[in-house]
Amino acid sequence: MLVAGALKLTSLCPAKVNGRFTGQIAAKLEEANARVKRQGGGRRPHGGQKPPPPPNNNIAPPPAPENPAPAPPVTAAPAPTTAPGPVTEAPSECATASNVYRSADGSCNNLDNPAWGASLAPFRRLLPPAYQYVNGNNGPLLAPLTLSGAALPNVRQVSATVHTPGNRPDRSFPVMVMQWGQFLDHDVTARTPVETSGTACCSTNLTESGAAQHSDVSSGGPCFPILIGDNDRFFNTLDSRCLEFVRSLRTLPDGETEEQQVNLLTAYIDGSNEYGTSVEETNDLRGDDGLLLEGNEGQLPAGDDGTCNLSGDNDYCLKAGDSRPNVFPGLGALHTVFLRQHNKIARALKANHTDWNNETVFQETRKIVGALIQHITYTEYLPNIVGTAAMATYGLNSDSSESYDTEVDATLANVFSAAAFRFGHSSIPASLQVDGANVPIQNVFNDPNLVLNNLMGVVNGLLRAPAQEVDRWYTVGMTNHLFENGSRTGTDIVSLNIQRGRDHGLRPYNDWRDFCSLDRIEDFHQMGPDGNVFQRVYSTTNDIDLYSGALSERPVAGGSVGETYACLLGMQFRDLKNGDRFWYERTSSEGFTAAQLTEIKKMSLSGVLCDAFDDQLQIQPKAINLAVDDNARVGCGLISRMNLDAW
Ligand code: HEM
Ligand SMILES: [Ca+2]
Repeated sequence: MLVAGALKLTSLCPAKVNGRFTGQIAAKLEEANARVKRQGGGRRPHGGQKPPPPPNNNIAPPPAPENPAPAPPVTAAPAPTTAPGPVTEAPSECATASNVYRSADGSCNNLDNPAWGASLAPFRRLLPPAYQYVNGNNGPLLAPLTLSGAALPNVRQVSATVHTPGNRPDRSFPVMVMQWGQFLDHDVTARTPVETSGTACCSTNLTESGAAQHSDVSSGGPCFPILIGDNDRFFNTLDSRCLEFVRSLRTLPDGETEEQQVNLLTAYIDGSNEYGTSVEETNDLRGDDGLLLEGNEGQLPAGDDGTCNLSGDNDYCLKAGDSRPNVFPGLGALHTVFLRQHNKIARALKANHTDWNNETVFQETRKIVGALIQHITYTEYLPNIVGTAAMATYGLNSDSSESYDTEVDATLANVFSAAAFRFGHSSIPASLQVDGANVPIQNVFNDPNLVLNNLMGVVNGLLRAPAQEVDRWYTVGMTNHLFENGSRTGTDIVSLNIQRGRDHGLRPYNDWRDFCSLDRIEDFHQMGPDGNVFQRVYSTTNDIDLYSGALSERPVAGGSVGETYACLLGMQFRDLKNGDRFWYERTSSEGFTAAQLTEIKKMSLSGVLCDAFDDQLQIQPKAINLAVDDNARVGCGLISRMNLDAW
């Protein structure tokens, strides 16, 4: 069913909502969408006052002094981030909130602030946005904040100059590290674009020369397409010289003066990618006896997200709790593996407790699966991403004491979704290894064929082939051929990411370094050998887009990302832990008994994978690391598992 005709996804956004949202969610989205349209795409800041006169070209004011930078990322933990402003919904809503199970949409996790981290909550701002107020609208950031005149460099030009093709296989991590990142990402964040009434943004034959911006940019409309220069080495033959881009939906949170983009998902790491983010969605995925519905045996059920392309006669499009399981086979594979984990646990619990009804079996299982995703994320994934120092600084290591703090708002930060957690796009390899063959990634986007027909081949490839290093180099599969369906019909993930940052008004790289108490980059040479390529596109270091600048930093010790992303990711994962009333290590009634927690901690991603394939794998114990040295592959018999008799 279409969402009351109000939200229609166009082009390439993976967060398809057609046919997905009903009831309250649809109504809220419709309201936000209608408001953006009514206001010509944006609402003035500061309670409807006209924005302050433009210091140069209508630019948003610099960070307000009341937003102090946190302490340095690796020396002292910044204070927990608490959301300003009033409580958005009456706490009485939470009168019946469970202290055993999470709600479907994440509401009432925080009993004082029920909307924190819930589906459809606006993202949080760690720094004020830098919109460009074109005609009073929250226009995207177009010009430097520090200089008058010149526009920011075209994002495709930044992509083609800075994020050139490169093949730098990682020496520590298999593709699984990338795949876990995307799976986790789809548990915590998805934005939605503004409706465009079905008209493609690139239909007006735009070129980069002259006053080249789509007319929506000054009128505050949804289109903000990416223009392609004549000298582009790949897309220069396109008629319209333009890549589709629709701005994200914005809403004005109660009591605030700046519009924010909206997160469709529950911020909490709660398995919403398996279970959906509303009761309706969850019910749609459920079967009898606490089970999740399967399509073919042991496979995800069928559902059309509107983007999937079928290549096999008996194939069907996959459905999961998040709308994007078809995007990449490795992702569909992890969704399937966790579907199997759910059903395996549910069957075991039902066998042990024949008196439990469907609801109890389902919720107990969901609770365990959410805990497994948290456990794998914090013990196996994050240390390899943010490094040992940030793990300690932000309190991300396993805890024996209670870390829950009702003052901590787990709602995702805008900068996390629109830039920082997109670092993973750099680790995507040029091809997916399946049964020894290398399949170019552009051949498998949006096609569930491999998931449905060779799940084990996909998983073995994720475990064995190296990921790419997180750095400024990209595979052309992502920068020229993303979602390609015919010659030169694809798009560029880097251009999308940088343009998205500007769409959301994210401040430039140096402001975020400041925020993280890191030195500003005053001179391109401070960026080491990479400084040259940045200098070719940016006139000053203060203009550098966060996405690009932070990606090219040297990785922190033991991690994959540089110091700026280690700070921004560390802070978010701290809040996702300390602000989650259902954090799996809690000793209160929201958590598990000591015996149950001991069992959960015996599990690992390799354990979940072994379960999914009836122990028919040769697998390294640490599935997110390559099988080298003390992590050599073993039979599943040697991989520890939990014992559900503790329930
Ligand atoms: C083959 C793998 C992947 C593909 C094809 C893919 C594709 C995309 C696309 C097309 C977008 C939307 C861009 C936009 O219009 O703003 C996106 C967003 C995003 N991606 Fe990926 N991605 C992949 C893997 C990853 C990985 C490994 C991570 C993290 C480790 C990641 C994190 C994100 C995040 C955080 C967003 C923003 C989500 C939102 O809030 O809407 N992605 N991705
Ligand atoms: Ca979630």
